Formats: sequence, C-alpha cells, structure tokens
Amino acid sequence: MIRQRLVAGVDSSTQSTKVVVCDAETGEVQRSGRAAHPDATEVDPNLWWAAFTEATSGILDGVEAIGVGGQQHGMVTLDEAGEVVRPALLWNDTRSAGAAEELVTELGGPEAWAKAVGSVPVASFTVTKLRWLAEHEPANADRVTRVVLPHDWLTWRLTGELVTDRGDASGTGYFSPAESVYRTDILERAFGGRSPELPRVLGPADVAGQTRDGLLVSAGTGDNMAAALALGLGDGDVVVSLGTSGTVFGVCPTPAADASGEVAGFADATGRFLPLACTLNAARVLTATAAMLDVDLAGLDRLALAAEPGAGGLTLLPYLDGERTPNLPDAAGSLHGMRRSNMTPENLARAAIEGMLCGLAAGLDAVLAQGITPRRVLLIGGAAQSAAVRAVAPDVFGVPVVVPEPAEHVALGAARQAAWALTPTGQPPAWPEKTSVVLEGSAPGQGAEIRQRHLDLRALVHHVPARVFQDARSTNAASSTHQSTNTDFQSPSPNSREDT
Ligand SMILES: Nc1ncnc2c1ncn2[C@@H]1O[C@H](COP(=O)(O)OP(=O)(O)O)[C@@H](O)[C@H]1O
Ligand SMILES: O=C(CO)[C@@H](O)[C@H](O)COP(=O)(O)O
Repeated sequence: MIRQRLVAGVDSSTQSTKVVVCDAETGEVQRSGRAAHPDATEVDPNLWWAAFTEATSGILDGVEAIGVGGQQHGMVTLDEAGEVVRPALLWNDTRSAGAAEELVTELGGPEAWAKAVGSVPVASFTVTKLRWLAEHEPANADRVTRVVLPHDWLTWRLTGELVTDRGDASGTGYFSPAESVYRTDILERAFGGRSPELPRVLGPADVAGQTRDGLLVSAGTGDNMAAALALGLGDGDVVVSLGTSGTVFGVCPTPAADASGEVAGFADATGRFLPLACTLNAARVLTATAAMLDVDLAGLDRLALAAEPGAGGLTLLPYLDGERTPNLPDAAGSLHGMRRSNMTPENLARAAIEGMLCGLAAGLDAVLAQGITPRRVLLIGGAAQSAAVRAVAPDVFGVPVVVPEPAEHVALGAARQAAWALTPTGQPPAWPEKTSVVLEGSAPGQGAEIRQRHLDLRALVHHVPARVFQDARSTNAASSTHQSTNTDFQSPSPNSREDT
C-alpha cells in the first residue's frame, strides 16, 4: 500500500488563524483547525503564535511539511535579543497615512515609486509604518535591529531562520518585484538613515528550515499570493476575495507599475507577478450592517434579497474603516438618496452589499486596466458565502462569477507550497481543480446603474475624479441564478451552474 504523505498550510489572517492538513498528492483536506485573533489594528505577534498553537493542536501528526500564508504588510519589529519591540502595526492601520504622503513626495512622486518598487505606498505598506515609528516612537525605533512581516515572523518562530518570499516582500515598499532585490536605500530614507536586517528572500519551492519536530517548512507567502497558488490562476482569471480586506488580483508574466496607486504591483508565489487592488471595507461592512439591523448574517441576506436591485435609490459608500482604494484613510461611510419611501431595513441591507461590491468593482476595473482580459471572476473569502453577495456580484462586476467550493484558499495555497518544497519540481504539484458554481446576473442594466451611482457619489463626497462607467459585458442579458450542468465559460448559459 502506498503511504499517504501529508502537508499542512496556515493562514494567519486578520481575524483568525486557519490550518488545513492535506494529502500532498491531491490536496484533499484531511483535518483542519482555527483560532481567533484580537479585533485590533495593532497586535502583539505572540498572540498569532498562541492562535497558531491552538489551531494546530492535535492535527499535525504525520505531517511532513508546513507552509505559512499571512496577512500582508504588517510591521513586526525585533530587537537585538529577537524580542518584539512593540505590537505589530497591521495592513489596516491608517496612522501612517501622513508618512506615506511625505515619502511619496520625498522620492519624487508616484511615478518614481511605481518604477522603483511597483507600487505607490499608502498607509498599509510597511515602509510607511517604519517612517511613522521613526517619527513618533524614536526610542522604540532605536531598538529595532530586524524588520519582518507576519508570515516571516511565524516562519522564524518555527525554524529560527529569518526568511521571506518575493510575494510578501513585494508589499513592504522596499523591495522591487521586477528586479527581485531589496531597495535598502528606500528603507534607509524612511527609517532615519539606517536599514535594519531584513529576511532573506527565498525562491518559490525553497525550504526555509525545519521545526523542532522535524517538519520541513516552506518559504511561506502573503495571503493573497497563497490564495492565487491554491486556485492555480490562469490567463483571464481574476480573484475577488471578500475577507476583512476586499482584494482583486490576477497573475501576470510581467510586473505592474501603476502610478495612479490603485493597483499594487506585487509578485506572486510562483515567480510571476500579481497586480492587486485592495479595499479596507469588505466582510465587516456586512457584519456592521447586520449588527445595526439587529439580525445575523443569514438575516441580512434575507433582507437584502427581499429588496429590489438598486436598494430603492439608497447608495452606501462603505468607508467604515477609512479607505485604501481610493486612498481616503480618514474617510467615514456615507448613506445617500434617503427618502421616506425607501428607508427600509431591506434597502439598507441591499445598499450595504451593493456598496461593498461596487468598491471591489472599481478595483476590478483598475486591475483589468493592467492588461488582463477577464474570462471569469473567482469569488472567495468569508463573505463569498453570502447568498445576497452571490446574487448581486455578477451584475455589479459585469463578468461571469465563479464561486469555488468553500475552502480556506490561503491555507490551501500554503499547503500546496509546502508540498512543492517537499518534492521540488518546476511547477507546483498538480492538485485537481475543485467543483465550482458559476453565477450570472439577473439585472445587468441595473448593475451598470448601481455602479454609476456609486462612482458619482464618490466624486461628490470625496472628490475622487468622476468617471463614466463602461459595462464591458456583452448584451447577453436576462439571466438568473439556478443550477445547471453547462460547463462552457466562453458562451455562458443564462443560469448558474456546477463547473470543474
Ligand atoms: N455567510 C456569510 N455572509 C457574510 N459574511 C460572512 C459569511 N460567512 C463569513 N463571513 C465573514 O467573513 C469574514 C471572515 O472571512 P475571512 O476570509 O476568513 O477573513 P480574513 O482572512 O480577513 O480573516 C468575517 O468577517 C465573517 O463575518
Ligand atoms: O493588505 C492586503 C493586501 O494588500 C490585505 O489583503 C491583507 O493581506 C489582509 O488580508 P485579509 O486578512 O483580509 O485576508
């Protein structure tokens, strides 16, 4: 009998740690675990270690290799003794927005940044957090000897090795994805003239080291790169992930350098590139709206699905945690178009879902403008489980939407990387693609109208340059979301369907 080989993958994301143990040959999940993180934008990394320990408890028996995917950008600072200097500042902490503006100007403007590191930094990027630290907590800054990212820190706890990968390094703002080198000159400029030690950048199938128990540890990567690896993205595949962050990304052979700042030109976990747009407001817009309406998430779905598309004219700009794309770190949300006739819980629930998705749709436009011709949108992340999100997304995005079988895609991608490191070959192991449901819209005309209202309101309230929405979709209009078995993406049936 052939012995089953097992690998594990970890997603240390904003709200929790999730772990899957998979068959190394097929990717089939055998066991899983999870543990919550604190709800804060600065977190002691030791709490991630505690969550990792809890989530892996009792499930790693027989596992040969493990990989860690983690929330991007977080600033983890270590002192001479390897102790954490201060709680990590996370990707969604906006206090370094002023530092970001300073740095953009100092380096010669957005074009110079896009050319140097593929991205124009906003408050999410590590480099801006380091500038903030140098300016606001000089005593802490003086103690910093090493700077790492959340996944690097967990890999270091597992192996004792200070390593990272191209994918996560590309979110620092001091690494060039195109050249695959650190820009320590930029780090020095940001951090008071000195460059702390940085993790060594490993290749996609490299081994980081071993745990005390002898598990091989792969390089790990950022959570979005890990999800891309799990899904095995091909030409024209664009992912929309609805977790704490909303992200839109595809995989390309050439680097992006978008001076508008809407798209970050990251690297992926396979040696390619990963243009990505990110919003600060995704799944939690729905939890906040549900709490306000005193319903659970299923109740929010029921309310939203009972309203007409367009929410009776209500438009929500859901900038509840400030916003990153567009870059409005101090913004608050706005609800517009209220009349006595439309102020119902149903319309508010619908406006929350439409508003969240319109933010992602603007990101989708920006990512597609990098030269991706969309074949389909793959919808993942916690809020992809929402029935109302599934009903609204195809109309707002204007392309066929595919929902892969529910899975922890980041953890799966990290496990796939671990399997790759265990048996290094030119390509990641060919795990079979899972079944997915294909959704198409029911009200494409209204989708365009909803998009336009959202764009107009952004322009009105936040002076984001006004745009006329162009629906790229064909005229193949009326459709619904029933199941069928048609599997042709190129000439979609008007119904939703199972696909593999
Ligand atoms: N059925 C659902 N409808 C709406 N939101 C959901 C649903 N299921 C989970 N979520 C939300 O998804 C989020 C968690 O998603 P996840 O992708 O794990 O986030 P993260 O990776 O940022 O920690 C939570 O905010 C949760 O409320
Ligand atoms: O900042 C980004 C991407 O640039 C975020 O996508 C973070 O990587 C956090 O992801 P989630 O925890 O929301 O999945």
